[in-house]
Amino acid sequence: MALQSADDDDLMILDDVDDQLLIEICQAAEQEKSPSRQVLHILLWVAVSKASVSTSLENDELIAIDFEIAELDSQIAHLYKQRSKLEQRKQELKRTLSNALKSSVHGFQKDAVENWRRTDYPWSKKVEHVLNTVFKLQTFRLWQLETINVTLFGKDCILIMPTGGGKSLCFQLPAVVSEGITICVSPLIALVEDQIHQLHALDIDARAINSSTSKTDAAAIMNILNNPNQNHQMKILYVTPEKLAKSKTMMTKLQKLYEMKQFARLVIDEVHCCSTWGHDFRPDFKYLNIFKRLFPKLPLLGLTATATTKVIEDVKQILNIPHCVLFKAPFNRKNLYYEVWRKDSAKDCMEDLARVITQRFDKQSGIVYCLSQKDSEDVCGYLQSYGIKAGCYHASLTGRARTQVHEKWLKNEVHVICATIAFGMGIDKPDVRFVIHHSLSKTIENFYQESGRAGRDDKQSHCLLFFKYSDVFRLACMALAEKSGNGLKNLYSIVDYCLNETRCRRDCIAEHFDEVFQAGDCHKMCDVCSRIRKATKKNCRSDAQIIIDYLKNTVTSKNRLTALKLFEQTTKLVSLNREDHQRLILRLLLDRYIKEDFHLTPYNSICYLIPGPRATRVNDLQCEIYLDVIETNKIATTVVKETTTTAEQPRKKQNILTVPKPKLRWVNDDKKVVDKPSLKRVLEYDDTDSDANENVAELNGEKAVKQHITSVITDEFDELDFL
Ligand SMILES: Nc1ncnc2c1ncn2[C@@H]1O[C@H](COP(=O)(O)OP(=O)(O)OP(=O)(O)O)[C@@H](O)[C@H]1O
Repeated sequence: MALQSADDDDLMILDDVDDQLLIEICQAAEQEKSPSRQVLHILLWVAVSKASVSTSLENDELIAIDFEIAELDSQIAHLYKQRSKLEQRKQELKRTLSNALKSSVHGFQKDAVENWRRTDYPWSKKVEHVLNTVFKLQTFRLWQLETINVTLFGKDCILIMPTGGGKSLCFQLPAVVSEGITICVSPLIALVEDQIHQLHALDIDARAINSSTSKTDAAAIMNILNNPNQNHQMKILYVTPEKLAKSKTMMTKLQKLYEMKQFARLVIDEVHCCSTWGHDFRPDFKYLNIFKRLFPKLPLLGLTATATTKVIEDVKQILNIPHCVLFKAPFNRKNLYYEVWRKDSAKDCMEDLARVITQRFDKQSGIVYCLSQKDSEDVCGYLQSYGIKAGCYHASLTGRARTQVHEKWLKNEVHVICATIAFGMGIDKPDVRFVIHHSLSKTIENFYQESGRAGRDDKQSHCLLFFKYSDVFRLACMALAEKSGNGLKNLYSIVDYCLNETRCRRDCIAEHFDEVFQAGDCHKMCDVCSRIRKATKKNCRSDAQIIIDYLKNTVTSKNRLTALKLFEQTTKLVSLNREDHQRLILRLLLDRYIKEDFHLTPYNSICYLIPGPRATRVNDLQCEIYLDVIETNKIATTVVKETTTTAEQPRKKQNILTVPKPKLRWVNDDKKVVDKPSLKRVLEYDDTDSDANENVAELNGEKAVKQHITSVITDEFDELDFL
């Protein structure tokens, strides 16, 4: 570019004006006291042209970046598509592998299995005799004989059998048949007491050593362990993992027992607790890894009701039993009807709960599992106000109160037990017609185990889960402090199970346990399979974008959003109904478009929501975010026949509404009238009234945050029962 000077006698070429030239011009201007018009002109021109050059450079760069971002976005979209294809393929492969595994059990291992089924072992006659005369049973159930033979043979074994399948017999019978003492590691004192009680009734000498054992009893047990060859009858000694982990004396005694060939076998109940991948990892179980090293010839027998393939592989490695024999009973309980009811508020849930019990399960035996002790008391009170014979059970009640309510329930004087998870292990009532989860379980394993307490008599029974948005965040705060570090992952698996409306519930459970299940085999025994109007998958990308944009624009370091606030504040912006709106937020959370932002203080922990790592993806029109949607909530209410399964019934509002309003009579088990404020509290109980409550796990004391959370979990879940 050329510039004519003001005097028309000087021509400057400015195309290549660079900083150096500019400096020189400035210096020239400085030397002249009053710079000539020409110099000033040039300076001005250079400045303007420099500025415009630099602006256009930035503009260019901005455009280039935009292009680059767009390109990256499309690459990311492509990668996500590829990822979802791979996910699909992964599922297919998992199924194929699982099928192969199944056929290997029934093919390659078939001979081995047949072998373990034999009844001509040296011990077989005695086994049969003890079964009939001591245990007063006629035949073995699936995998019982095989497990007994394996352990009597001296091999290591893991048995996975659904709750109520009959695992106890698999070690109690060999304990009676074998010489020496069987040590059974069990984390649950209440269950151990129950088993000892039952064994004493069968005239089998079983004892326990744990924190509640008296000094005299402990001394007597130690004496037997000191002199194992002396005449004694003790066949089974129950110990807690902590006892083994912490007591050197105990280990020395076991060493002696082993050397004298009086250590019959080590049984590990709830063996999945060894693995951090399990739903219930307990650090003291890890200590059990030394047993195989210290006592290489000692047969190990691990028992569990629920464990995925990954957990079992981990357990084998931890316990040093890579070649153990594995028996796995099918997870499927054909007589159980699984269903999920979506609930908006706790109040709603209470009402429907009372109504469904009076309408469907009048005077029948059942369990309502609640998240906290307070919830179990509230629910119990509410049911009682409906005239339902309900009792409450949780770890803070006295042992006497618990036994009382349990016994009344066994005698059908109390129909419904409203309980925390403290109630369950060792519960052996055959005619439990329903198990209702008033709140979400922590994991699919827990849900499966708890709901599995229904229908032990093989008659049709119901497993109903109330799914509430707020429960997810209540549990998320607790899951955060799980020792295994897998708490949130496990929680989200069950949330996924609840969000599902298009796939057979059994199929979902089967996949979780790495089993293959043909949905047709469900025989309409879940709400999804029996639903007349099927749910469809709806792409909710635009609503997802609205929610995520709202989060992006609203969340700052000072302004945070809880899940409830996000829901409330976006209600008018999205096109979905309340339930689906909440479910979409959860879907986005599970798929990491949104993520949690936990804030821990010494007194509480709050789960806020913020955009997740995949948040920008919703801007891509190609992005697909699917939600299972049922078109109307009033589905098929008029079509369901009395004989059909009950999947549609929760939505029979008109039916439910015909039930009379609850009488406001409120008595607890001791016939004590509960104070009015608490009655009022329960009647007004609604999880929309405080978003803090929704997410806050109340803590006490001033210890470190983690410890506090752990203590909350201990309180909330009554893990005190686990010793
Ligand atoms: N072979 C059998 N024949 C008949 N009844 C049996 C047999 N084996 C076990 N049972 C009964 O089945 C019931 C459940 O057994 P058990 O308590 O051992 O189950 P479990 O698998 O340990 O369940 P959980 O996981 O809930 O503890 C008991 O009442 C037991 O007496």
